[in-house]
Amino acid sequence: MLGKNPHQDLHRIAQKHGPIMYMQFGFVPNIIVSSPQAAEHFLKTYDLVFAGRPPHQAAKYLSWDQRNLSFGTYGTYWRNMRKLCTLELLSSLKIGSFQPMRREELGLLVEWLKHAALEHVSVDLSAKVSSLTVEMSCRMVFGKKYEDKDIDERGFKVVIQEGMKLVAIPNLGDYFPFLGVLDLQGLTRKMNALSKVFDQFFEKVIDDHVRAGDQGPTKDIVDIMMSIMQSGGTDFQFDRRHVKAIMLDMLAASMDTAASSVEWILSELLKNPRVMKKVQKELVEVVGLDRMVEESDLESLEYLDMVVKETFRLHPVAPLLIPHYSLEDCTVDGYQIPKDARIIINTFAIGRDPNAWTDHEKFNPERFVGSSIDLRGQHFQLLPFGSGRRGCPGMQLGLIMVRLIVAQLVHCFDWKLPNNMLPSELDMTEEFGLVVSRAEHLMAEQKYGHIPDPIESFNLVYKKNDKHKSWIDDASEQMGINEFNLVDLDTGDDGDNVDGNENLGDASNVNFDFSMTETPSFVQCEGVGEFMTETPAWIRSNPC
Ligand code: HEM
Repeated sequence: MLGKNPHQDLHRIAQKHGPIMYMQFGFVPNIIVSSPQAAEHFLKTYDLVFAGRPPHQAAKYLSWDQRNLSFGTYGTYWRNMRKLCTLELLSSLKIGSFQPMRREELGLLVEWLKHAALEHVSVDLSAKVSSLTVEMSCRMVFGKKYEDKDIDERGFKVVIQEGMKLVAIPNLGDYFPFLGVLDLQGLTRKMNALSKVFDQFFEKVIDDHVRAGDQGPTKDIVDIMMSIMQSGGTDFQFDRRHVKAIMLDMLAASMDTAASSVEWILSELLKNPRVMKKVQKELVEVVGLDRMVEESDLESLEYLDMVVKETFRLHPVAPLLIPHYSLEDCTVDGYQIPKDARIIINTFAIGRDPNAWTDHEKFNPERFVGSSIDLRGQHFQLLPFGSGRRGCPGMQLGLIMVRLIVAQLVHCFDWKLPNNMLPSELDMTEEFGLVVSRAEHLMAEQKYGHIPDPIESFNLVYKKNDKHKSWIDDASEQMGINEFNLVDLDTGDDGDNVDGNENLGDASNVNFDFSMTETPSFVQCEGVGEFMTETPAWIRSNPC
């Protein structure tokens, strides 16, 4: 019943069986929640009842026996840890203190991309963005960059992603506890091996911090946790195991979620050049062209904000959140929910609920114009960070990282798909894990420093037959032209061009010099220096 992408399968099943479904997997009752109204019941009205996390094998092996925040069972320990993380590690002040580091790391990527642009090679954007978020997260958590080989020969990204997959894969041992010891899927063996990798590396990081002592005013997350541990000032036990569990929480939660979010936003921008141009136009207006984007600009980038929301609506990177767990029996909307049930909130389905969203399959950031819908957990039709007691405590940091990276990459470079690929050909297949990323890496070609003026409206004087209409529609979409007015002059060959081209630049309602062959193998809009081929497989922008 559930294949490689359970969030999509559950969405399909919910369309038939409704927004609150009961599914028994082995001995474990599962409640699948698939509409905004139902999500509000579980995450707001009865938030306290459903604030638990289910016990599961992965939590045991990969979170030092649920000592972290993400998988911690609801209770005094979790509440204290959550307070500590929110106040000490993820406060606005703390996040602000890492701002110069984020700027520096982003600057390094921009420099690298500038050089790559000169060589006209395609860039593996997925890999570059992922490395960037690894660097940012490592410096924030550990205070310095470690090399990939310091954790394992496979490197940070692969190791963290393996952990995310092991946590998300349905484990028979969780549903049939007596099968757990047999480890029929080999998951316990893998989790055991992985937990040793993490443990050894984090021990090394703690030792490095102990050796280095107090290094000055900017404290990384390990520094803060070490001083809490050494002060003995907590009401609860806090030793090296807790420090390691939180370290993994912070690292995994920040690098993979942010990288996948950026990957999906850039994918949608490449699929929708009109939107890309509008984002660039906003950046030119707010930031100008002679400096980098600063974090202080982000609040003024309203259209970018809409693009981020729209991408999260269609591609929530944690589509099933982290499973919640019922702490007691409860009746929700007439359904009896038993104690100890897993609660799966399907935000992928919620973002596609036709009762909540018109044209729900369409990527349309403009749907947020004049709308109060936000993504911070108050509006249950858009829940990329969850909501309530278990909602993401790193949301502010996550949003800064995501918006800053996207804004900077789109501000400095003009991007297009490689090898004349059409936007409609871009593969958007998902790869499931606790964090859903692209199955195929996102490849793109970039040009530095050219941000073409977006064209709001364009009068095309056109004299050929209707067959070309859809081709022109496609082309205008690719060029980011909002409105293409077709004016059929049918003037015949006026002999402007000996090679059969009609030069219509002198027609009164033409905005740009324009010529078209008799059978339009290409259209050249000289005014904007852009070219379209008959199958508009590529757009080549000349520097303005
Ligand atoms: C774009 C970036 C991010 C996204 C989309 C995201 C999304 C989420 C989601 C959906 C949850 C589960 C909520 C639930 O189960 O109800 C979550 C939990 C969590 N996130 Fe984030 N997150 C992001 C960034 C971060 C960052 C930067 C950090 C910290 C450095 C962080 C730390 C956590 C933690 C610790 C939890 C578990 C909270 C708990 O169980 O009490 N996240 N996040």
